[in-house]
Amino acid sequence: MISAYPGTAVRAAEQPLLDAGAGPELMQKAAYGLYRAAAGLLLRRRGRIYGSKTVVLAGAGNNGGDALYAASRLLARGSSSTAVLTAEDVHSAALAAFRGRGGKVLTLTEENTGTVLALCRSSDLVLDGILGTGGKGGLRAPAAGLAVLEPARLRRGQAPAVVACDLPSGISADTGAAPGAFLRADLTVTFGAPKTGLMAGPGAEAAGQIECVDIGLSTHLEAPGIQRLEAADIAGLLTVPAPGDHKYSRGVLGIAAGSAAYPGAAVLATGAALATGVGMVRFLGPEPVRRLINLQHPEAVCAESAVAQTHVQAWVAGPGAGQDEDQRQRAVDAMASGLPAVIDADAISAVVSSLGPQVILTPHAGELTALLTNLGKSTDRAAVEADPLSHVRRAADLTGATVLLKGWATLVAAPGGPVYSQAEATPWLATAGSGDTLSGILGALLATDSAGPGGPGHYARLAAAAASIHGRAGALSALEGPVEASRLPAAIRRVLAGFLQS
Ligand SMILES: NC(=O)C1=CN([C@@H]2O[C@H](COP(=O)(O)OP(=O)(O)OC[C@H]3O[C@@H](n4cnc5c(N)ncnc54)[C@H](O)[C@@H]3O)[C@@H](O)[C@H]2O)[C@@H](O)CC1
Ligand SMILES: Nc1ncnc2c1ncn2[C@@H]1O[C@H](COP(=O)(O)OP(=O)(O)O)[C@@H](O)[C@H]1O
Ligand SMILES: [K+]
Repeated sequence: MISAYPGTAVRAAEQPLLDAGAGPELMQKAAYGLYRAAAGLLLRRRGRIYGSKTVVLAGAGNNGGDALYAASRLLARGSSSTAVLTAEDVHSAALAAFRGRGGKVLTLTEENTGTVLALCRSSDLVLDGILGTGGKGGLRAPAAGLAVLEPARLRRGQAPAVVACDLPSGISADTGAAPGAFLRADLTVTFGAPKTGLMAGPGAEAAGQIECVDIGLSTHLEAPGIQRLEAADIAGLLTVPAPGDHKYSRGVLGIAAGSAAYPGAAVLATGAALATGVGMVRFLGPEPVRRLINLQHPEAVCAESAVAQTHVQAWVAGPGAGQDEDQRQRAVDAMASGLPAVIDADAISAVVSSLGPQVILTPHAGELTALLTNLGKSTDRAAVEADPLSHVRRAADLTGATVLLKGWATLVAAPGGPVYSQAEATPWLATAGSGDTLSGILGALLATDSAGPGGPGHYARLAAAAASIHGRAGALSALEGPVEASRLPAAIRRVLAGFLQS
């Protein structure tokens, strides 16, 4: 499990060490870690550091100091380096060290921004040391003009590797929100502990890979802002059938999905649930959809009954339900059943407050916007996308349900409890029907869950595990070309086989 902390918490943890005079030592540890990571990247990209070209973007604070010291070490290994100062007062000792190793220095202005961008683009490496945890708001002019710089991962062809020092400049270290212009990186080397802002919203997209350098703060940190499940955590959440099991004891999942208008969603959710592994799927829906399910998934048991007449351990309701009134009623009944229930897509509009954490809502940003607005907290999609962490937390607290907000980094918030972020996905997963397969995976995990509610956050952990399995399946599928939702179940099986063998 990776734990991320708000920038303010990390700063508070640093304070006793700073008061004890350890500031310069901490900075050297941070700079050394940044140098190691940047050197590793240069070696992977071009085989050697000697002869490489580096640009350091250095702002007024300690973040600029870290970056300048790291660049000094690269100068010592034969890299040629230019420091671009984005503020008048940069860390004087670090700048002197950089100059002492032969680094060139220029000051960024609005007039020379084009020249600086060209210099960055023709270099091998850009170190972003403009703003760290002391940043307030987005990048201001003239540094805002550098936000168009694309890191190598987002540009085909020649582009510099961009390494962010502690966090991408312009991103809120507490929330991942981007109040204004910000820089994107290929790699973020973060100090002491990952910041919450690296795992949510624009911050998660901007950070690229995350590497954490231990500078000795861990004993001073409490209460993570966000957690991320790793492979071992997910493997530990999966229930494997035991020799004495039968199909009912393994877990039966009820799926109320699809409508005459959208039958495919039901097929996708069912296929993903079966691939994740359940004792049985009981499928409820209108006749044309049942016929399709019978053809595609003959193992599913189909009926047109009501939720109360259907004996299952968990529900999925909503994918492709459209305006079908019976499906809407099933979603309402599933939410009221007390059983774990995934409420997706069209069924989210039936959500009321006072649900329990066993109800898991799975909106995308547009659906979350509508949900919050329906609950009297009017907002718009742009606001949700700019700061998804605050919005997902608010939705969980308002409804009492667990809320999974889909996106590049999928966030899961338990009401009043922990937040998880999973970012294993690929943008190729942004394709119609992909969300339906996520519902199926999560439904199967809930139906087969043998651990039961293990305290606050149990359902959020299962939802985070589902998001991770889904993301990994998408990434695996994308190795063979653009992702088609109907091919995800095969990839889900391969991902799970990997977890179960490990
Ligand atoms: N404090 C410590 O013990 C350590 C700090 N470290 C580094 O220090 C960083 C924090 O340093 P600071 O507190 O100096 O903060 P920053 O380096 O983030 O810079 C804050 C400075 O930037 C200015 N500023 C803030 N927002 C701005 C904006 N939007 N546009 C332009 N200027 C803006 C402020 O006036 C202030 O001068 C961390 O992110 C990390 O990189 C590391 O060296 C590890 C140890
Ligand atoms: N840019 C992205 N990068 C990675 N994954 C994404 C991105 N955009 C969307 N996804 C994922 O794709 C899925 C899309 O779900 P959703 O919007 O509900 O689609 P649908 O309703 O068509 O099935 C979600 O799991 C989401 O996390
Ligand atoms: K930075």
